[in-house]
Amino acid sequence: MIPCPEPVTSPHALQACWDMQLAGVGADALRVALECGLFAHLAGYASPGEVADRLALDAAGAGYVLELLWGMELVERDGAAPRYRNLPVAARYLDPASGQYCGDALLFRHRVVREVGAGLGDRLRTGAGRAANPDAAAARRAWAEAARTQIAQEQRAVTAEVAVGLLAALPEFRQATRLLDLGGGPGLVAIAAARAQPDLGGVVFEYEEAAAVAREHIAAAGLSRRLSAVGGDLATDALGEGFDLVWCSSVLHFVPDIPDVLDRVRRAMRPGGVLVCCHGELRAEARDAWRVLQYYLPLRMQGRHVLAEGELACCLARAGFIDIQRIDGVRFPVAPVTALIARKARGEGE
Ligand SMILES: C[S@@+](CC[C@H](N)C(=O)[O-])C[C@H]1O[C@@H](n2cnc3c(N)ncnc32)[C@H](O)[C@@H]1O
Repeated sequence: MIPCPEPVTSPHALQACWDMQLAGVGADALRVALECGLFAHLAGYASPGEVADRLALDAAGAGYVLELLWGMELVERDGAAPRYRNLPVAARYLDPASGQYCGDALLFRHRVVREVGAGLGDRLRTGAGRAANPDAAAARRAWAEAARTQIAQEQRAVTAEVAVGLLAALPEFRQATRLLDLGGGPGLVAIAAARAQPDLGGVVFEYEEAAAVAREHIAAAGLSRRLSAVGGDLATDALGEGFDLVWCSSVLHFVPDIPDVLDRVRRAMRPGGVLVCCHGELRAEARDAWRVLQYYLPLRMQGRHVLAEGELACCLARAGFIDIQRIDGVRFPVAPVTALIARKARGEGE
């Protein structure tokens, strides 16, 4: 008899590798469910046959996909001839009727991850990566499109709430009157902050194409008297002045010279002002680094900056910020980020 050193119910050392292959099946089940609008038909219990009838699908196929979604704990199941309905996470984020629908953002992520995965072999063998878009005007239009759909959905579902949580915890928040949301996309972070603090106004600084999207959101929120959106290139253009709060999330990856931007941000702030930066960092421990390594692979393959743990804090200190605090593992779209909270010295002139 061959001795078995481990209990037969303990997982094999290869199980983590098998799990990674299987995760792709779940990602595809979610993709087809979103593409079909399946979750819109699961507000109440429905059988696979009923769902298939409503969406003109194959009933057996619908049954398999619903089973997968049940296994992913997105829907719940009832009865021996099973019927399914959305669990709260699906009702909130995957049903298009929800104000926090994130389906387009998830489909966008799915496409990018698959494209990058497919190109990884070429990158390894020939060094040929997907270049960052060389057409600057097309890149700005793509950001505006993202601001309209994917970034807006993720800000509604995740970012705005987290940002307000971080900003409102600052002792300076209640007295703040001028916020700069740097590279703020559709502006829903600035809008949420202004709703949380009635004396707060400010600026969403964005490429003009995305700033136009932010303007629409600001007007729809009825906040045009307190908030504006300014179009420009934050790598080269003046950022304004007199800000006592600056929010900067997932933006510094895209600027060519981070120290220069930080220097200009500090100059745009009032003495005693607070900068909150949220970015994915390449953490030192494998367990902490893993999601960030996967999520930021496309950016890194385009030659964008994804800084190592602690690097951005050093840049902030070198740019003259003081009192720098870090919060790791802040929940954010797709992968957690590190929040760095830094202040402009009170004694420093404006
Ligand atoms: C990944 S998105 C992050 C959006 C938002 N801060 C958030 O966390 O939801 C990056 C944003 O930075 C903006 N951006 C990147 N480079 C920029 C630049 N040089 N000037 C102005 N905006 C820029 C993009 O248009 C885009 O909206």
